[in-house]
Amino acid sequence: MNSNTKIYIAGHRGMVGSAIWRALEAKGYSNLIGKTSAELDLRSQEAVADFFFTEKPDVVIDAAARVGGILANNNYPYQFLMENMQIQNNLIDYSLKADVQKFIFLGSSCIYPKMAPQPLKEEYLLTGPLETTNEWYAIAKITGVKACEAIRKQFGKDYISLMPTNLYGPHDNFDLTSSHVLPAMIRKFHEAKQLPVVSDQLSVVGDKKNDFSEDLPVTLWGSGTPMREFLFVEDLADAVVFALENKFQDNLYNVGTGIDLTIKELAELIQKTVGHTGEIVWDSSKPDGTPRKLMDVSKMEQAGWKAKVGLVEGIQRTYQWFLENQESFKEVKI
Ligand SMILES: NC(=O)c1ccc[n+]([C@@H]2O[C@H](COP(=O)([O-])OP(=O)(O)OC[C@H]3O[C@@H](n4cnc5c(N)ncnc54)[C@H](OP(=O)(O)O)[C@@H]3O)[C@@H](O)[C@H]2O)c1
Ligand SMILES: C[C@@H]1O[C@H](OP(=O)(O)OP(=O)(O)OC[C@H]2O[C@@H](n3cnc4c(=O)[nH]c(N)nc43)[C@H](O)[C@@H]2O)[C@@H](O)[C@H](O)[C@@H]1O
Repeated sequence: MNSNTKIYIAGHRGMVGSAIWRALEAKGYSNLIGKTSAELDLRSQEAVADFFFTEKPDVVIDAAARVGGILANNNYPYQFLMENMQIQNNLIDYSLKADVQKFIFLGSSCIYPKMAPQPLKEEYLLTGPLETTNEWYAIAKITGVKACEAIRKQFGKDYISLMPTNLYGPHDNFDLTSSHVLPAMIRKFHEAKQLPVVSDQLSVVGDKKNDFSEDLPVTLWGSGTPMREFLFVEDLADAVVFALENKFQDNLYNVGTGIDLTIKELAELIQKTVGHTGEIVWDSSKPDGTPRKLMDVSKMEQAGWKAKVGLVEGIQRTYQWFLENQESFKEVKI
């Protein structure tokens, strides 16, 4: 691996792909390739074949997928199963056919059984039934993990799978129906804060209205009792670069912080960061999903990598990014 290694980052404009691109550039890699979905639809086997035989990358990092939160996964099972299998299978198969030396596949912690012991170890894969709200996406990701494992076994190629926990950070998806919980909470609490009110009835003292009313209530999904682990996306990008520059002994590695909290605790942390003062309403008609999916991150730690950015700092940096990009933040419509 050197600065001229030709690295194709599939999904290079996404939250994860763009973070990986920034991390690689910062480390001096100058031969990076990216294609938007309009330029190269990875669901098309013919287009992917043509791309690989033309570009012949040395390394492929797969950060392209149809991605969404619990509601999107639950409402669009076919797309989350089929499109993700098409994308990853084309990338993996044509990487093999074009003799790509290293392939890094990104899965998700939802590949593990719903009621597996916590924290989740890599060997728990396929030992029990999946969470129903995202089993479609999980089955697609599991086939990607197994395809890379088969290539390691049969062809001896350095194809590995990283299983990140829930990710968040700059360039996240802030669409309130398709996003994950953390960006959704940032936007909901921010938009519920009452703007300074200037009218003949009210005078504005500083930047706060002085009618002493609270901010608007915020409605969140489920019960607030499930637990989730959150990894700042720049930490994940750092883990991907680490995996690129090191030869791992195995095919599957969890990537996370090893720390989780309840959705209610997350809401209170984000409410405080955003400065919202008002009621939180829990909409029990929305699904809770997996009760917990804390990852055992000891395998990556033994390989030499550990997360650095804590949740409080990560949320502050994400909110700052949201404030600076309110005009252009991404809303991925499913
Ligand atoms: N976000 C999380 O919490 C999380 C957690 C664990 C794992 N992951 C994994 O991390 C990876 C990236 O996730 P993300 O959060 O960065 O998602 P994202 O922001 O939605 O980015 C997804 C990327 O995939 C590309 N893409 C989607 N369909 C495509 C198609 N048919 N052809 C070509 N490109 C296509 C998009 O390209 P365009 O922008 O050009 O349309 C986009 O850049 C995925 O593999 C996901 O499973 C994410
Ligand atoms: C990493 C991703 O994890 C995903 O599961 P998962 O963490 O439940 O996905 P999230 O959508 O992040 O939901 C996490 C928890 O937050 C609750 N929640 C509360 N308020 C909200 C809200 O306003 N928006 C959202 N989105 N959730 C909210 C939600 O009910 C669930 O219990 C999988 O569906 C994906 O496929 C992927 O694996």
